[in-house]
Amino acid sequence: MFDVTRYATAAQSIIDAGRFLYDRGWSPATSSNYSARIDAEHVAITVSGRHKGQLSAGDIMVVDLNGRPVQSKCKSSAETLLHTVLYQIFPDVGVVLHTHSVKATVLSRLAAASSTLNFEGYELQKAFAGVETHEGILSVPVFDNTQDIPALAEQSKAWFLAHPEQPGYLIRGHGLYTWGKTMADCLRHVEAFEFLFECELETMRARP
Ligand SMILES: CSC[C@@H](O)[C@@H](O)C(=O)COP(=O)(O)O
Ligand SMILES: [Zn+2]
Repeated sequence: MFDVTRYATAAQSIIDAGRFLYDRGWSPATSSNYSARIDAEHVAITVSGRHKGQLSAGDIMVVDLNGRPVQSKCKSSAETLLHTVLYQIFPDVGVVLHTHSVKATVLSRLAAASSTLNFEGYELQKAFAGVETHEGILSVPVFDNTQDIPALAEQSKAWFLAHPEQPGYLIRGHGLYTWGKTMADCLRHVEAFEFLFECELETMRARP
């Protein structure tokens, strides 16, 4: 079983993140889903279909690392497996955030089929945990959108097992997944990705 105090802390961090991400326009309406690790076997995650800018305690539930509900009759996020697979493969991951911003959606639709977007030469790459120079390459795979979430979970698992240092991915026409050790780290990653996506779109506009 899980520690109730740790659950309450995780749930409150998700509620606060939802307000922030909704206010920035990155989680419109009932889009997006968020999770925070409680312990080695349990994760607090948003209930499916809830408005992410108006979350309260009843909109957060617990699942195990296989995505099965624990002590709840609610339906967890339709994309629960995209979260739990990351907690399974990366014991250090404490938070996963999925957002639906306009820029992530548009950039992912412009990317070529089966492509990876490479960001290099941006000072802001240093906002990602462990990155100390603009000279590295931040690689963001773009997976095709699908309603087959178990298949997408397997696809993302295989890619990130091969590229464990990369902090996120796009789903075409859909949105961003990113993660971090803490909520602060993960929110910083969302914000940094949004900046990089905007820079790429502006660069494309300037050089058609
Ligand atoms: C509003 S449609 C978006 C959903 O299909 C999905 O992509 C999403 O992000 C939210 O689903 P949810 O089941 O609430 O976690
Ligand atoms: Zn989504």
